[in-house]
Amino acid sequence: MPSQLLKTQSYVNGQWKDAQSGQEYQVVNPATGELIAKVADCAAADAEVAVELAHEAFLSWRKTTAKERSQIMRKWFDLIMTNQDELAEIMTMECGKPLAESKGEVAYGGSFIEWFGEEAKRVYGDMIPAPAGDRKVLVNKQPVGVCSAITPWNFPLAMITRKCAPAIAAGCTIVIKPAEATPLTALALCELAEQAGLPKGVLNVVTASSGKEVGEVLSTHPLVKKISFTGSTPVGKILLKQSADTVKKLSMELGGNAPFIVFDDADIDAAIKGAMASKYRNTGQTCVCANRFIVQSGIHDEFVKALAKASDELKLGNGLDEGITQGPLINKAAIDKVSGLVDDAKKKGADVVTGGEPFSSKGGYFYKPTVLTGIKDGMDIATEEIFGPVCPVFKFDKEEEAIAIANDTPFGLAAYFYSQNLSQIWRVADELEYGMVGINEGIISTEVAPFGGVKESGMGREGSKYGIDEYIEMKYLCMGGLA
Ligand SMILES: NC(=O)C1=CN([C@@H]2O[C@H](COP(=O)(O)OP(=O)(O)OC[C@H]3O[C@@H](n4cnc5c(N)ncnc54)[C@H](OP(=O)(O)O)[C@@H]3O)[C@@H](O)[C@H]2O)C=CC1
Ligand SMILES: O=C(O)CCCC(=O)O
Repeated sequence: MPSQLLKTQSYVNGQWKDAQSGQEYQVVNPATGELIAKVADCAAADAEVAVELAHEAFLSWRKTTAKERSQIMRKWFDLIMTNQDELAEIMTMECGKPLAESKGEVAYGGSFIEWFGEEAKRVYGDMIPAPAGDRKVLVNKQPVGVCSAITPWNFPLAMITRKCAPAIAAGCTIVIKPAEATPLTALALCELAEQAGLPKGVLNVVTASSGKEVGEVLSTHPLVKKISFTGSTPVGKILLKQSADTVKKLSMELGGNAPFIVFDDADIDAAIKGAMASKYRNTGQTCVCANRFIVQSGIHDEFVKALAKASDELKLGNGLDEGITQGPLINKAAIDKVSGLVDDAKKKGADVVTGGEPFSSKGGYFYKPTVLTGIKDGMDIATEEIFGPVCPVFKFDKEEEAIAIANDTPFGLAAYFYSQNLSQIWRVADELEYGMVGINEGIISTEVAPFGGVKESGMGREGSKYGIDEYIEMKYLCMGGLA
């Protein structure tokens, strides 16, 4: 186990702290079931202290110049990239993704710090033509204050930096509760922030074995002005309700149910490449993973055959081992959920083209890459977010049918389609009720583009030139009597 970055206490106000209760909880490797570390198991009182200290830090951090913040963030990004291998190893051990994917996530996560460090210098105000000659009308931009973030285990670094980088760049301070399963990457990030010179109290991480108690403080405390969450829609709805009494600003990046439509005239090799990348990234455990394959009848059989062949070529195992392309699912509950969805589909008439069952491995939570055909309404897998390596395939004849199936969900995060017909491309792109659409492309995530969903997939956008606005308040100044 790498040691320099391995921290097990919470990081609050620049100090490594045990939980006030002295409690710890265990972090295990999902590929082996082995204990990796014991970390501070914080509760409400720890979170309250963190928020208060983040508020104290805010009073001076908000007065720093954009250039000062930017320079620290640049150093932080550089340190992340210098420590890419060590961070990736920690990440793979706690969340299971193959080492190459973890290295990719370190670079992806780091890119938000680089990007928003640069964007800090471009938070321009505005001068508006006044409605009367004796007035000046201006817009000033100010940081919102103390922010909180609650993040998931599937991207233990990038989901944190996508929130804390714009917050810190804007002049806010932040208290983060990482997922129970993946606190170590979050804490390693704090160590590097400290090395980069980030002042105490600007970035705080409170670790806990249960989101509920700490989450309640982070979504109700009056000093917290903004909460940003990535995770399941049910928890997002709890946080929306809890934050209502103090009217916080909100960013919610919730569940998805991404359609992946393949039209008859698609380039099939490109569609398979995109399908594999989208579906099997992090073993199907992303909110933007293709969740439903919707394939036109003329190309259906050829697509299914090629998808099953490519799925069979994946190599399952411990993400630290050479050549592994599919890691484990995060825990036993995830295996049970995926097995339940596949078994329900089988019972209701779906055909298993490949996979269809867990992969037995000592101590690890593995599921075989699976392709199912004959998916119909009434099967749970037709409507639920799978979060696992399963490709359910629907067949359709007409374009309108594909769009109706794709939009028939309360979710609206990412959608994908493959077509070489330009008119069809514009038509379908317009009709899909999603915040992000991949057209002949299966991987759409980048720090330069606005990431986020519509409908019950959430609100707000992360990354891009728009992402920093979520951490800024506009103040309108009306200056009169100037004649
Ligand atoms: N949109 C996305 O990217 C994600 C979607 N999901 C979806 O959610 C399903 C369940 O995954 P799961 O990890 O349980 O997702 P959750 O939404 O439960 O967890 C996400 C984060 O929320 C915290 N949390 C949980 N309950 C509360 C609460 N009552 N108040 C405040 N914070 C809370 C968790 O803490 P803790 O870990 O300590 O419980 C974690 O930090 C997945 O199968 C998938 O479908 C999951 C993760 C990411
Ligand atoms: O699954 C998530 O929680 C976010 C998707 C990761 C990304 O592509 O940015």
